[in-house]
Amino acid sequence: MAIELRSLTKRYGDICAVEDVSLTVEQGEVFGFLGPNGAGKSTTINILLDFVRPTAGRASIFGIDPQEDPRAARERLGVLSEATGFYERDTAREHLEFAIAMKRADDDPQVLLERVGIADAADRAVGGFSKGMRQRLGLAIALVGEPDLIILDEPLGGLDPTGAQTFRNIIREERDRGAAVFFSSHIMDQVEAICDRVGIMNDGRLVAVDTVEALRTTPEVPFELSVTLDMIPDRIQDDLLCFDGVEAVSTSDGVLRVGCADASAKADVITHLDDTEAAILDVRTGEPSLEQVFMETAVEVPRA
Ligand SMILES: Nc1ncnc2c1ncn2[C@@H]1O[C@H](COP(=O)(O)OP(=O)(O)OP(=O)(O)O)[C@@H](O)[C@H]1O
Repeated sequence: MAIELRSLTKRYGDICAVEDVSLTVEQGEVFGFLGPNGAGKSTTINILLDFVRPTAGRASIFGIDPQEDPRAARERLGVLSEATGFYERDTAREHLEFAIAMKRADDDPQVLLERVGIADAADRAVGGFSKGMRQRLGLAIALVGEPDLIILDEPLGGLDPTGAQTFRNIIREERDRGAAVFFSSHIMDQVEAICDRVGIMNDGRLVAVDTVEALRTTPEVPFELSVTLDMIPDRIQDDLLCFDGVEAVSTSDGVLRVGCADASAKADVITHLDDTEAAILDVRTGEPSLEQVFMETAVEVPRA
């Protein structure tokens, strides 16, 4: 197991930044750690990095408690975090050479810089780097020594679309090499494409953990059914609104749009339409985005 969190809790005075979070991330898995600002993502990551000590519970990396043996934990890890600091006068290459020496690794700095797309700036001082270039250098540093676990705190922030694509490709390559990747984000649509599983944090609590696919099909998440008919039957809107799980009905240009609260409502709607005088020409289901799942989960879960 790459990461194990057991009933992890961190309080700052009255604020519970992380509340009773339990979670495992397996070797070779890409895990997206999602949630709005202030949800507790960075605090959880900082506990894994031993920058912050938990109030209760336990965190471990490959069975190592970072509090007990931070050095052993660090040896297995590559990290890009808010706390990744740079020496403004040193070049990108010098930063990498230092990171490689610290890890006693044998990477070629040039290869890493090429991978993250800043080889052209290898010999420039980091003081003149943009936010995106710093992110790229931070990722290159995180990749040093082929770590078994890569932890990335908001890696996609500050990147242009090409940069985000480069990061996603690298995350996939690292997973294919067998590494686990744990990364936080509050930008849902950047996460959907690359995660094996996601965990959603809200207000310090882990409110959902599953595959993106499974979260999309959670019964609570509303989705829209679009049915094209050769005619719109009389009173169909009122009829459908009587069904359990049907939340909204609208029509335009021969297409009936039905907002369903769950999957079973979908079958009821189709069966009913089939019994009317109208002929069904086409049926489409709008899959809920992870953003919708996130909003629903974040809004609906009551506070303990
Ligand atoms: N050192 C600290 N002292 C007091 N409160 C803190 C401290 N660090 C974090 N918090 C509080 O803990 C909560 C969780 O913060 P955290 O930074 O972990 O959230 P986050 O999900 O990473 O948010 P963001 O996406 O904005 O980085 C917030 O209410 C924050 O104000």
